[in-house]
Formats: sequence, C-alpha cells, structure tokens
Amino acid sequence: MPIPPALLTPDLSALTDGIYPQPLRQTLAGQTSQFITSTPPALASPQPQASPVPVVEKAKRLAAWTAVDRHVLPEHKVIGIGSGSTVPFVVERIVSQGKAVNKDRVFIPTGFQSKELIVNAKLLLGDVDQYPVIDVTIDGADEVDHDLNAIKGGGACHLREKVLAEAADTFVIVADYRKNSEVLGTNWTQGVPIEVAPFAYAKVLQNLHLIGSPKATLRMAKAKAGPVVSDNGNFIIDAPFPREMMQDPYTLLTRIKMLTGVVEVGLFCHMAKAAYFGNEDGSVLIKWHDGKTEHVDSSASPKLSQNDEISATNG
Ligand SMILES: O=C[C@H](O)[C@H](O)[C@H](O)COP(=O)(O)O
Repeated sequence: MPIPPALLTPDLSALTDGIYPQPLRQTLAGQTSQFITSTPPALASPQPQASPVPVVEKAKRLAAWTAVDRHVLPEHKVIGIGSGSTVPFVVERIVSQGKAVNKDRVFIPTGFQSKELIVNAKLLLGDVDQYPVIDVTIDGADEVDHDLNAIKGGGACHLREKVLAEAADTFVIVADYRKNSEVLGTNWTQGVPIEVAPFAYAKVLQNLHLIGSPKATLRMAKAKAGPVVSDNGNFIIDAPFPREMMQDPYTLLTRIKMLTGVVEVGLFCHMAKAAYFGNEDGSVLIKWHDGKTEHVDSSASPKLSQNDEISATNG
C-alpha cells in the first residue's frame, strides 16, 4: 500500500520551554498516518530530498490559515478542533499565534486524530463535557453546498464534530476547492455517512434502502477485517441518495435521523457561519451563511513561502 505523503509539521520549538504541561503519556508522534501530523523520526543521512507540496495541500493550508487569522482571535479561549487532513493546518496556524495567547486557551478535539494533534502541539486539551460552550470550532468537510450545508464523516468523526459545531458560537469550515459544490453529492459520491449502533446496522440498512438509498452499504475497514468502528464504538453506513433528495439536505437529515438505530447523520445543515475554500491559484473563496461571497486573491492571502516545500520523509 503506498504511504501517503507526510503532512507538514507545525514548528513547535517555541512551545517547549515548560509553559505547557508535558504530556502524561507517549503519543503517536513519529507514526505515519493519513491524518496525524507529528515530528518525523530522525533519519540517517543522506537527508531526504525536498519535493513540492501538491496543489491540493497548499489549498487546504491556505483555507485553514485564512480562517484561523479571521476567526481565532486573542479573546477566544475555548476552541474546537475538527478532524481530517485540512485540520492539521488549522493547528499549525494556531500554534504560530504564539505561546502567550495559547497558554490561556483550551482546545476541544472531535476525535482521536485531533486529540493527538492538540497533545503533540503541546496545547491544553479539554473535552466538551467540561466546556459545553465553545468560542469557535474550525473543521473540514467532504462537500459544501451553496447554502453552506455540508457532508461530513468521511473519516467517521461526524458525531463528535456535530456536537462541537453545535456547541460553538462560531462554526467555520475549511476545505480545498474540490469540496465547493452547488448540490451535495455532486463530487462526494460515496454517500451520506451515517453512524449507527452496531447491533442495529442491518435494520438501518434495510430502512435506508426503502427511503431512497438502495446502494447504502456498511463501511468496511481498509487494514482490518470487518467494518470501520468509530471513536464511539459504532459502525458507519455510507448512503448515496439521488440528486433530488440531496437538494433538500435538511429534510433528508430529519428522515434519516428518525430511523431507529441511527446515532448521527453526516449532514450539517444551517450550522456553518462561513466556509473557506483554498483555490489552485493561491486565492481563497469565502462563502458566508447569509449568501455573500468574498474572494481573497493570492496577493492578500497568507504567504506559504516558509513551508512551500515538504521533506519527502516518507518517501
Ligand atoms: O469524519 C471526518 C470529517 O468530517 C472530516 O472533516 C472530513 O472528512 C473532511 O476531511 P478532509 O479535510 O481530509 O477532506
């Protein structure tokens, strides 16, 4: 199986002087994962060659940095951190705001991956049961429509993600240009992620087939025999629906949620205040909840020069 390219690692050197409590346990730093950024292990010489960052990764980073610059302000003390491959860039930008501002903040994860990101960045970790009111949550998405409705759950994290989105005064989505759609299901064709109680999965599947998703299937794990199990111990079903049903995601959400055995649906309707899309040309498109759009051209968007190259440490 090809090893995915390493994601860029935040420069944490400024945060290691003892202001932050040391982790109580060893984390997964150094392991290769699609989602976890960590300091790579020391490599024997010769040093690996730098290779250009793929355009999509730059776009994710631009979206994440721009959103952090605008929404994670010094007065914000409780911050929700979403899941996925765009979110490491959110943490990277927050770390770059400096230890003075970060020492009074607590960060709430949406799952195992974001918990590792927070701990590895030596930021203070909290949980939503301690902090049910969050100043701002920033998260990725699998697809976002013209009304800022989103499909989420490609990484099976949407239950906790929805709780943190709801708990937040401000919920902001960050993504690359591929996620920007008119209608959900256009680019993200594998279906709406649905978290279900394991013992009820067959019944939920049957009911999903009946309400309009004949191809709904249980999500199977890639490097394990059997189904994907969420951070909450549940199964995930992916349910593709026809375009006419995806055009009204709120109605679809309520229908799916009514099925007994469903824990949460990866349709986020009327939740986001703004969605930031990094573009291939270095610009950022911002879609606001009131229908307005804003275009930050490449000359005004955050500069990526310092990290334009990525070490091919996994190569
Ligand atoms: O369960 C996973 C989440 O909903 C992610 O936020 C979503 O899949 C987007 O991930 P990425 O930023 O990797 O596209």
